[in-house]
Amino acid sequence: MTSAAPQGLPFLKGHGTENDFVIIPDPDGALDLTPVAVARLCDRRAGIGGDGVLRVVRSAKHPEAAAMAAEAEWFMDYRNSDGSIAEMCGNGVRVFAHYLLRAGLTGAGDVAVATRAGVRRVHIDKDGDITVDMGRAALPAGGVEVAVGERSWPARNVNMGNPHAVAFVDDLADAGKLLDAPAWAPAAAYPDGVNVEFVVDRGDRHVAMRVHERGSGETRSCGTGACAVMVAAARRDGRDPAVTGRPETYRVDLPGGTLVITERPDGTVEMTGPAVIVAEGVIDPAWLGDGG
Ligand SMILES: N[C@@H](CCC[C@H](N)C(=O)O)C(=O)O
Repeated sequence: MTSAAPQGLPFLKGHGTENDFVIIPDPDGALDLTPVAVARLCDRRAGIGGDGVLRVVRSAKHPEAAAMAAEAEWFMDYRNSDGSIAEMCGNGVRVFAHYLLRAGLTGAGDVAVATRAGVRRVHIDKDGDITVDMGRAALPAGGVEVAVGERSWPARNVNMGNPHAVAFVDDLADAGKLLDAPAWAPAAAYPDGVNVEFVVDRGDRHVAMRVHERGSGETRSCGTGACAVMVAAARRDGRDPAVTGRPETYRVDLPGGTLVITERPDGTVEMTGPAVIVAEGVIDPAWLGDGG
């Protein structure tokens, strides 16, 4: 007896320090991936489950990426699990590069990936770790504050292509269960919402964090968040590579693993961490509905 080849929409499932993604290869940009379809894919009970979706599209085939096509053949169309769009995803870009290598769409070594925050250069090590040039952190002036329930903390506004508020706390448990998005003030600091990081010290150039992500809730890791935390911690510690001419490296522990973040004297921030692909299969287009 022979079984017919499965029909449907190909997908893979992967994670970077347990920030997990549904990967949808769509080289020609043929899919109309609606917010409802993204939320359905990311549903952990009724769907595949994930903190977000990484759609793999040829830059030339996507209106938001066509201008980057000469520099980066592939565009990471990142979506949060609630279906919203984000500019950038640090763990996602490592998993995306890992997928390109596995699919034979790039060779080992260096690959450029187009994102809504611009082109990111990625290096895939022989040992499997992936290093990404995450660009420069922007540190908008003016204090911000974040709050969970009755508690509030001063925070540092850091933009890594996407918005972050970094709060240093006494204990990671102080942020509670983080079932809802933390409040922030002033409202105008983050007109499109914000990712909020809670940080404690673990040692010299060593911190640990939790994150509540815009559009995804509390996740086990956030790459852009870890970069924002590193820069906020370095400035708090009186370290600025642009002033000293020396790079600074911090270890950032997250619930799902560890990322190593370096800020260089030219201001660029480099993130190193793992990327894993755990499964591959096909989605029933009838189940996905109008997103497939
Ligand atoms: N988990 C990501 C960040 C994903 C986007 C974020 N939720 C946003 O809306 O900005 C990372 O690893 O950076």
